[in-house]
Amino acid sequence: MTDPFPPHLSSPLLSLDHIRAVLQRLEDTILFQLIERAQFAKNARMYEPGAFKELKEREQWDGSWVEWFLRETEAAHAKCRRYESPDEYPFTDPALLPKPILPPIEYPKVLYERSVVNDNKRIWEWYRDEVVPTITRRVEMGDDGQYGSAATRDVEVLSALSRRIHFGMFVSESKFRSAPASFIGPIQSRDRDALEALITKPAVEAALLVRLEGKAEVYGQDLNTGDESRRKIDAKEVVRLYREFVIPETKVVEVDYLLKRLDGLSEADIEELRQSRAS
Ligand SMILES: O=C(O)C(=O)C[C@]1(C(=O)O)C=C[C@@H](O)C=C1
Repeated sequence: MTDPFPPHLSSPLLSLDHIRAVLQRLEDTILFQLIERAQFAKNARMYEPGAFKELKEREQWDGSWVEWFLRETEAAHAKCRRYESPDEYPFTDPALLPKPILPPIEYPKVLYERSVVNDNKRIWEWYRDEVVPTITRRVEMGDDGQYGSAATRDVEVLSALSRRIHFGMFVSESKFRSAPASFIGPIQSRDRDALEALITKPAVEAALLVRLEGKAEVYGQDLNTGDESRRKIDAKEVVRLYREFVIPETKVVEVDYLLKRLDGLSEADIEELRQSRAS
């Protein structure tokens, strides 16, 4: 099998400038969605499987309230072919989702299909266990009963985080195509550390965290009163969430993607890739 997306077929979608512009815009989306969720209480029972007996009785659903709401939302989005798009992945098991009603769109083939990863299980667990308790700490009540409003925000934050983290695949494809020869050895020897070193750009990460803190300081203030005690979100916490999970997890996706980047290619195909130059 020949690599269907050889490096000489460069796509503007794979320019690092374009990809980083998308990641930057997603910072705003994620920040606004986090602020939206942070106005409601933690509502721990929303995340406990079986805590809503109505779901068991009326929907035959054993999972949590938020997972059920994800499935309901994602079912509508699946009908609109959202998950046909190479940058959108559902949290719900695709086997439980309906088929699109709209006819398929021909997306430009930029990712190597055998390499695509779905990291949503890890994103969900981290969001439930780390993000929700962190951003709702300012709300005095532990449970405000706003299960519909809070779950609506959860679904929005989760889908923005998922899109951001899965964008790591585009970053990887771009980096791989710009220098296949440097990646082939570590891919073949399954060397995660070497691959991580190749994709890591400390200056980009540092600039991101500074920019993000600035945005969170500005967007999170209460402009109506100027009262610091009424901040909507703690900027340092947002930075910590990015530093400790969002960026590292994007890199996990990048490395997982790369590890499968040569699957199905013959020795001759790989040799051709090794010899190829970035366009
Ligand atoms: O911009 C890149 O080059 C990326 O790989 C993305 C990203 C990020 O998650 O923001 C991840 C790893 C790099 O060290 C820098 C930034």
